[in-house]
Amino acid sequence: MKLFTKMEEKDYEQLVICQDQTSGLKAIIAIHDTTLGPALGGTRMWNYQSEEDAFEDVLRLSRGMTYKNAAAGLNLGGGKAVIIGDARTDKNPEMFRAFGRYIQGLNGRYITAEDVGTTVEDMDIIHDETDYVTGISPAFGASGNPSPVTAYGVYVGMKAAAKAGLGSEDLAGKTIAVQGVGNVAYHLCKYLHEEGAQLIVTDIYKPSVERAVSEFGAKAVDPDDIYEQDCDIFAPCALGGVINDETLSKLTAKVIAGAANNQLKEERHGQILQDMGIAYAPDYVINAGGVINVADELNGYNRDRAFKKVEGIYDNVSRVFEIARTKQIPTSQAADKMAEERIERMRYARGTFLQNEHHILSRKK
Ligand SMILES: NC(=O)c1ccc[n+]([C@@H]2O[C@H](COP(=O)([O-])OP(=O)(O)OC[C@H]3O[C@@H](n4cnc5c(N)ncnc54)[C@H](O)[C@@H]3O)[C@@H](O)[C@H]2O)c1
Ligand SMILES: CC(C)C[C@H](N)C(=O)O
Repeated sequence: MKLFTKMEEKDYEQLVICQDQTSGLKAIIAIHDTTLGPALGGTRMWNYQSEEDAFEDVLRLSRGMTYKNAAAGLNLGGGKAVIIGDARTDKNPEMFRAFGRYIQGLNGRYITAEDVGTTVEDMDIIHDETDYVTGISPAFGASGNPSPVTAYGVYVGMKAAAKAGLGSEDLAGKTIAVQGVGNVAYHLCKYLHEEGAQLIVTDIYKPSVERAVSEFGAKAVDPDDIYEQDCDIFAPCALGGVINDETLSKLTAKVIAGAANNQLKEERHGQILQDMGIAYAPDYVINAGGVINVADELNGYNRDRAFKKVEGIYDNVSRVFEIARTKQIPTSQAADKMAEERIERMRYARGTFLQNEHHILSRKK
C-alpha cells in the first residue's frame, strides 16, 4: 500500500503506528483533520484479515469522524484508532496501558473512546495512562457507555428521516428491519418497540437475536435475508459497506436510517439511492449521539445537557434532507456539504493569531 499517496488522496494529517510485543499491541491511530479542534474518535478492535484492511478501515473511519464531528457542531476534528486482534480472546490490560501511552504521547492531538470491540473497562485502563480518553466510567464523573445515547440519536434521526421519506415521523405500526442487534441496536429496538413499531431483526450472534425476539416480539431472519424483507425502514446497525450494488436491488424500504458507520460502499451509491427514491439519513449525521455524549465530558459531563444536544440530531437530519431537496443532490452529498462548509468557515474564523490560544482542551486544566 502506498501510504503517502493514500494520505494525500483525502488530505490526512498523521498516521501513528504502535507496536508493543509483550502485550501484543498492534495499533494504528489516524488523525484526519484537526481544523475544528483535537481529533476525537473511537478505538475499534477487530481481527483484520490483513494489515492493508486495517489501514483502509482506520483511514475511512477517521475521515468519517471529521465529517461527523463537524456536522454535529462539535469543536473537534476527526480521528480514529484500530487495534488488530480478536476482541473476545486477544485483550489484556497491558495492551490498553501501552496504547494509552501512545495516545498520551500525542499530547491531545487525538482523544479516544469506545468503538466496535472496545468497552468502558478498556477506556478505564487507557485512562490509567492518559486523560485524552472519553467514555470512561461514570465513577470518574464521566459518561460511560455511549451506545444507549447513540441509539437515542438514531431514534430521533429516524423520525426525521421517516418524515422526509414516508410523510410522517410517527413510527407506530411501521415495519423496521434492523441489521445487527448489538449494543446500539438493542437500545434502538427498545425505543422503536415502545413506540409501537414492528421489528424484523438479524444478527450473526444468535443470543442477541433471541433477546430481541423475546423482549420486543421481533421477527428473526437470517443475515442474508434482511435486505429483501418487506419493510418501511431499513436500519443498518452492524458494519459498513452494506449499501452496495448487490444489496440495492433487494431493498424494499423507502427509508434507510441506522447506526452503522460508512454504510455506503462507494460514494456513487448515494446517488443511486436518490434515483430509487429512498430517503437515506447519512450515517455520520444520524449516529453522532455517542460522540456528542462523550465530547460533553470535556466540559465536565452533564447527562441532561448531553441528551438535549443529541435531540438536535432530529433537526440536523431534517436540514440535510432540506439541502438535498433544494440543491437536488443526494443526502450523502448534502451532509458532506454541510460538514465541509463548517470546516471552511472555521478555518478562516480561527486564523487570527492568539498568543495563549483557548480551545476545547483548555477546560480540562
Ligand atoms: N457504539 C456507539 O456508540 C456507536 C456510535 C456511532 C456509530 N456506531 C456504529 O454502529 C455500529 C454498531 O455499533 P455497536 O456498538 O452496536 O457494535 P456491536 O458490535 O455491539 O454490534 C454490532 C452487531 O452486529 C452484528 N453483526 C456483525 N456482522 C453482521 C452481519 N453480517 N449481519 C448481521 N449482524 C452482524 C454483531 O454480531 C453485533 O451484534 C457500528 O458500525 C459502529 O461503528 C456505534
Ligand atoms: C467517540 C465514539 C463514541 C465514537 C463512536 N464509536 C462513533 O463512531 O461515533
